[in-house]
Amino acid sequence: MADASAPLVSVRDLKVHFPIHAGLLRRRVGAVKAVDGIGFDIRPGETLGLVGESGCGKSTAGRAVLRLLDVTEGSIRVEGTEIARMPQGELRRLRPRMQMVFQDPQASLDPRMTVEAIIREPLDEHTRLTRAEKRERVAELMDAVVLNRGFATRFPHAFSGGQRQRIGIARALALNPRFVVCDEPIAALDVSIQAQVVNLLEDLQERLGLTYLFISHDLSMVRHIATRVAVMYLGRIVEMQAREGLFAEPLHPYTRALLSAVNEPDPVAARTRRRIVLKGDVPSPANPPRGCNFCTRCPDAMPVCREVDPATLEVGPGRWVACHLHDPAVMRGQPTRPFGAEGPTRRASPTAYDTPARSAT
Ligand SMILES: Nc1ncnc2c1ncn2[C@@H]1O[C@H](COP(=O)(O)OP(=O)(O)OP(=O)(O)O)[C@@H](O)[C@H]1O
Repeated sequence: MADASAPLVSVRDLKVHFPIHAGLLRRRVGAVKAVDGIGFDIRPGETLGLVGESGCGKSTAGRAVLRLLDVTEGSIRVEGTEIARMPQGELRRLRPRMQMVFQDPQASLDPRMTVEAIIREPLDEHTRLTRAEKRERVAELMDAVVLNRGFATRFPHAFSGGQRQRIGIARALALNPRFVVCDEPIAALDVSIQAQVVNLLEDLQERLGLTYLFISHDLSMVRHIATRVAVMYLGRIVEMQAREGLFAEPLHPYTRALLSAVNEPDPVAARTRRRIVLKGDVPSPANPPRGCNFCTRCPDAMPVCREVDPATLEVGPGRWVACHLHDPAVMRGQPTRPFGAEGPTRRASPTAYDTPARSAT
């Protein structure tokens, strides 16, 4: 029998490096390390929020997990199947199980196709349903995303941004996927309708048992929707915790800086909140700093931070934060070691990696 608590998606040591070519012969002279060794699990029905500043590698990670991009290294298992190096022909068979909702509904919908044709496209490609069955399925999907069935013959330009995103969501759900990557699904929408689309995504998750990777730079939205949160900086995950732990007691200096810039709904907490302004710019992913890649901007950085082996900082099962300042062994000047069963020194959170699906509301 399938283990209900087994991860639906399991990513290990994932790297996506884009080659940089130069010169007359277009020789390879380096690489943009957009994703540089990340790992996480997502359990069925769970939402993992992936946050970080623009350019930190969130979209590249999301696309790579669905194999919309080729990966440089690492493992991606979806429902137990290794897909990291699977040929496109074989991947096609798995496409119905994993889908993506894109940031810009305007750009992701073909303006020459009617809503019905857009939502029907995956059914045409992957199923042998009859015309009537497809029409019925499209109508069901329009109901599911709360779009009037009567709009099926209209074109995308006739809709508002929020309605266009609903069309994109209906298309993503056409083949009954289990796993959906939502890449900044509300970033291009008016603030007034962002909450409606997020509520719709939550509602669909509950009704259809969906599992989400929810990519966003908006921490307040992630706080609302995610069960667990992974924070990315310069191609790496620097911290991953259950949502409550991350927002109540962020461990990594980068997470603390990001959270210090978010509006605090609790007025008492807001009064004591100290804004942390990070110095300098984000380094180039083509030339990341030596040691801990946050050390050039970290308010807590120490000389040892330049020496640490980045591989020993990798966040993954049993390790919550990629900062050796939490590791007493390093601070005593001893060799680094990953956190073991004892967890981080400041706060052991055994549920951080093992949160059961949707226990938190
Ligand atoms: N095809 C590509 N070729 C070269 N570099 C790329 C490519 N795609 C992305 N990058 C670079 O990889 C890094 C990560 O980009 P990515 O779009 O994944 O970040 P992001 O966190 O999603 O940012 P945003 O929210 O602005 O989209 C950036 O430096 C970007 O310029």
